[in-house]
Amino acid sequence: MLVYLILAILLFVFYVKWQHTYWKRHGVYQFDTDFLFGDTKNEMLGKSSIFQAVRDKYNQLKAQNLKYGGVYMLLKPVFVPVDLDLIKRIVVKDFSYFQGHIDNVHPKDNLSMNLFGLYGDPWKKLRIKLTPAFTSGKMKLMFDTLVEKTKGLEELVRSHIKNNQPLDIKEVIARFTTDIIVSCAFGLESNSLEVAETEFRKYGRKVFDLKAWRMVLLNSVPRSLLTLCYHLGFTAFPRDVSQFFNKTVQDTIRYREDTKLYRKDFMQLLLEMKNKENGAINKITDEEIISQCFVFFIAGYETSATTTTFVLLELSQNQDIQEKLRAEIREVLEKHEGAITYDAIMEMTYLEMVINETLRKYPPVPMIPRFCTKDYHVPGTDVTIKKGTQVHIPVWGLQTDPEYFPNPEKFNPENFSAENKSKIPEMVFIPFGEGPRMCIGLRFGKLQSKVALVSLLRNFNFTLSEKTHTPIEFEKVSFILSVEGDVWLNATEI
Ligand code: HEM
Repeated sequence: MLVYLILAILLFVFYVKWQHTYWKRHGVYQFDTDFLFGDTKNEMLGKSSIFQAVRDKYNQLKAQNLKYGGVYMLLKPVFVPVDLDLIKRIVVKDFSYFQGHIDNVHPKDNLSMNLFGLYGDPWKKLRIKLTPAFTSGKMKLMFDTLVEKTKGLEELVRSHIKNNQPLDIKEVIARFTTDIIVSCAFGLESNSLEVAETEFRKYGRKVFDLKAWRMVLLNSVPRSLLTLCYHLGFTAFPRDVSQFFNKTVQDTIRYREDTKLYRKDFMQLLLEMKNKENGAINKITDEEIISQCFVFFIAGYETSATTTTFVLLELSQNQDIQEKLRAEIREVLEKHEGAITYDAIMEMTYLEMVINETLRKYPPVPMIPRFCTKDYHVPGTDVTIKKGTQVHIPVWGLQTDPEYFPNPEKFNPENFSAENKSKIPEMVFIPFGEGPRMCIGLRFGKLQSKVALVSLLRNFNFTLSEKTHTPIEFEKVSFILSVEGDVWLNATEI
């Protein structure tokens, strides 16, 4: 018995060591690995952020003048491109070889079958159906809802000022974007700005309160093992989260159909697609509506909230930039009789620069996953990226590379002045991705942040509270880049 056990252990050790030579065997540079953990020991143990690991690897590859390299998430080989031309090939020119984000969707878990998770034909068909819901015309249609929510946002800030308390701005903004996304995607009122602990806040937080084991399972185990897990009842998100979103959307569909209620929101657009005649190219099913509402929620509220939080954090520490932005906001609003309108927001060029600089320094999606759907020969090399291989586009590394931004840690909106922006090489600034899979919610995401900032900065001045832990650290286990812990700011009415 003991002999078999020793043999099994030896075999396992041999397999792990052999698997960690995958990139070497395929002619791709790799780093020294830790047994079992590969390149992500600290990340898997929850000691450091996986995003930081990919950024570090980008820097190390770049320092050696390499165009790409290979890393391991546990035993899973991940290809990391550094060269801008190669990145452009992967996400744009040779997109047909890299159609997926990540290979972890499964029909047994309907929430996973969303636009972000699907690939190949099902993704293409769905993307065509959903694109019309995100045009600038549709954004204008929903704009009033965004502005309506600023009243609650301002009231919440005022209540803190009245009580002489600093604000946890991360939480305040998350409540604002939750109210917006719930109203626009689900056609419901979540009232998160008025009531601190609503169902949507509770489950929204739960989606992002990712446990390390779930992250490992979704990102690091082979597809065959993951499929087995789905058959054994595993779901990408906690079961109660899945039940909540399924029931909420189903109830909403039924209510809207029974009452024939019309609202200017994504749900209305989805219901109109559902009611297309059979065989219509953009007809959509109830199941598809549920998974898409879910992805709009998770992709839409936290990304914008984290962006707005980082803007306010930086402005609190850079009063000159805050003043300059406030001056622009006031000047433009004055021309529009004090009203926050879509056109007024579009006129605010400095606001756009501040948001871009924030997305550069703190990209909410610091590495974009791409998954090889067909063997790909890397041009000019003997290397083939095999079908099924995970690729990580190192967004954060690119956007903080001193070659492209000479003083990358300095918060400098001038990086995005008309003159400087035109000098940024293609594929360097890609917070929303690029190519056919580029973020579908780009306009909506930016709009949410802009409306929040205009409403806040025209009324209040923000400074950093001593309660905020500085220098800030980033969440270790998370889908997106966000500050670890609370972000406390002092607000004063002006
Ligand atoms: C600041 C805000 C946001 C950022 C930084 C962001 C970033 C991203 C990135 C990097 C991707 C992957 C792109 C690629 O693979 O090339 C993505 C995809 C996606 N985003 Fe966003 N996003 C934001 C807001 C939103 C909003 C508001 C929504 C919806 C209401 C949304 C919905 C989606 C969806 C559905 C996808 C998958 C698209 C596809 O695979 O076809 N995002 N986003």
